[in-house]
Amino acid sequence: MRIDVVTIFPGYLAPLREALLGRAIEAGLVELGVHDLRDWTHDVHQAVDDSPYGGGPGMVMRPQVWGEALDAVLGDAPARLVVPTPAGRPFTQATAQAWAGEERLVFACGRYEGIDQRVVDAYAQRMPVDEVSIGDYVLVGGEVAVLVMVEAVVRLLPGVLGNPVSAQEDSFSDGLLEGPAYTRPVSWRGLDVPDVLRSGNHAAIARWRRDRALERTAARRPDLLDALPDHALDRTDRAF
Ligand SMILES: COc1cc(COC(=O)c2cn[nH]c2)cc(-c2cccnc2)c1
Repeated sequence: MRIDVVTIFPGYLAPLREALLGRAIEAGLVELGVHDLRDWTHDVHQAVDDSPYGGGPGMVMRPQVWGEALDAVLGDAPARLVVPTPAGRPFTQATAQAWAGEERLVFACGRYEGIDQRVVDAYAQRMPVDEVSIGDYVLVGGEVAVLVMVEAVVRLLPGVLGNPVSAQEDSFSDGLLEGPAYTRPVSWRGLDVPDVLRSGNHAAIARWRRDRALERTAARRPDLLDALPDHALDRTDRAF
């Protein structure tokens, strides 16, 4: 997979070259290109924004600069263009799974009040363009959202995670939140590991873990429970 990111703060994307993702890049599992939007400005001030038509607070990013940058970065190779924005469709594990199959992702990091809508509209005429949100809050720019999405996608690529099974058994893969996890010591600050986890009774352990996951999901994310298909919950599950 090739990933390109266009931003006015290339340094914000440096963490992508650290740790697990950095190793995936070194191993050639992922190619990463980070591009400074200002390289495509031609004025002495390197202006990337301008006042919004119709008035209102803040500034809007100029279409011409984005158009020259994206044309240069995209070239002729097909890609999916992703624009992180509070106004986007929710980015979920399903989105990450879907994008993990893409040959190429190009991320456009918006700042100010956003990017002139014609940039999305123009590129949507010739490629898939996704305006996506990583959550219901407003960031100053899309760079942090790109870090989140790239990590969620790249960890799913074959060869990136040490034990690939965990990508399948991810949180949300059965539609529930992960329950609590424990490791040694068996007693810590007066708190003990639940006996069932040390019982060796794998059926009981699986039941206990599912009960904890259902309990936590009902308490923290009832919306996920409501979204579960009927067949996903058996009779015992319905107690929650
Ligand atoms: C491309 O347009 C953008 C992008 C971003 C950065 O992304 C997020 O904030 C985000 C992404 N998922 N969740 C939040 C911020 C704005 C913005 C809008 C209004 C006021 N201030 C800033 C516009």
